Amino acid sequence: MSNRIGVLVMSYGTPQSMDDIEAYYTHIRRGHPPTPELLEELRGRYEAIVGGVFPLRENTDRQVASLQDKLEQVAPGRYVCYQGLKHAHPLIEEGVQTMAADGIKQAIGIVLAPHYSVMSVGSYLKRAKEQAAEHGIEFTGIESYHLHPKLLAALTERVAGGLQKLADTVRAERSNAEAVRTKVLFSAHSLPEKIREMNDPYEKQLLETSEAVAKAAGITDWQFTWQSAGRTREPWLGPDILETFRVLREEGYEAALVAPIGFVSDHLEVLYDLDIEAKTFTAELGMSMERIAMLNSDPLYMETLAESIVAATAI
Ligand SMILES: CC1=C(CCC(=O)O)c2cc3nc(cc4[nH]c(cc5[nH]c(cc1n2)c(C)c5CCC(=O)O)c(CCC(=O)O)c4C)C(CCC(=O)O)=C3C
Ligand SMILES: [Fe+2]
Repeated sequence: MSNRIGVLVMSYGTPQSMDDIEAYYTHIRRGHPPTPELLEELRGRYEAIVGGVFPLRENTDRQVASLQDKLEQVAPGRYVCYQGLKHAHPLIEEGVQTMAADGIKQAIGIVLAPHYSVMSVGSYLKRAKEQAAEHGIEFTGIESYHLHPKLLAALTERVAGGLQKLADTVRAERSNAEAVRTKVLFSAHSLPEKIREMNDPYEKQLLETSEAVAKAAGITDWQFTWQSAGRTREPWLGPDILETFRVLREEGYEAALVAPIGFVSDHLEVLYDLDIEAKTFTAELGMSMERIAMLNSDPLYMETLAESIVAATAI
């Protein structure tokens, strides 16, 4: 029996190795193996971004370790962190089992994604809650922290830094640097359109974060767009970021800063979908493009998580 509070830190998960991609993809597809074409396509994207360890694995490991350090500073000896991944080991259920084996009786769950959707955070929390119940662990889940002042401060800092980087790029790439029209694009992972019928808060929360960061950074010319839609036949939320770039170019924009606020780590959707795919696309359109640095283990992000946990477990 332990008096410490277990903190289940949840993230999407990424393959352990190139050989593990098929099993990982099969898990995402709820047990249905991908076609050889889909598998090759995903393998190709990982090959373009992975040099040794898969970046999301390294980043999640570091985030969990940094959060543990932060919690030790705030409340020494009170919390102990466990990792639980949606589609890779240690799975969410395995994280809860380890807690149970350590004698944890009370746990709090938090997801390394600031915005709630029943299809994202909701499904992480559901799995954690069910497993905790099986082990007699009292479990509370944190649904979102998309307007936490420290999260907003960390993102605002990054948008300011990103605009400077973009200005350097524009000066290097174009002779009319002073006259270039620039758009700030906030983005997040698309979801199937059917979430709209479920009254899901995902879109509203993403717009709230975008608006708050734009305001704090003093940006008036911005918009929100989706990215990384799934490869299924059902309709996904749009417009997709590539379509948005095309329209912006038609409207006379020559530069864009992408702020993928729905993600917190360097991983596939950022390192491939934005840095390779979107970058190639904007270059072909003749637009200058940069993206903000991801939060990863940023101290303000770690404080956001720690403060959300402390508030949710106040005595
Ligand atoms: C909302 C959301 C987030 C953000 C919130 C959160 O973080 O939870 C997110 C993050 C991520 N998604 C990731 C990877 C993938 N997601 C896929 C597929 C899907 N994502 C979905 C949703 C989301 N995904 C959905 C509805 C599907 C369709 C299948 C299904 O209904 O579940 C596929 C299959 C192939 C493809 O479609 O591309 C892959 C490989 C990685 C890891 C990257 C890495 O390894 O570096 C991360 C962080
Ligand atoms: Fe995904």
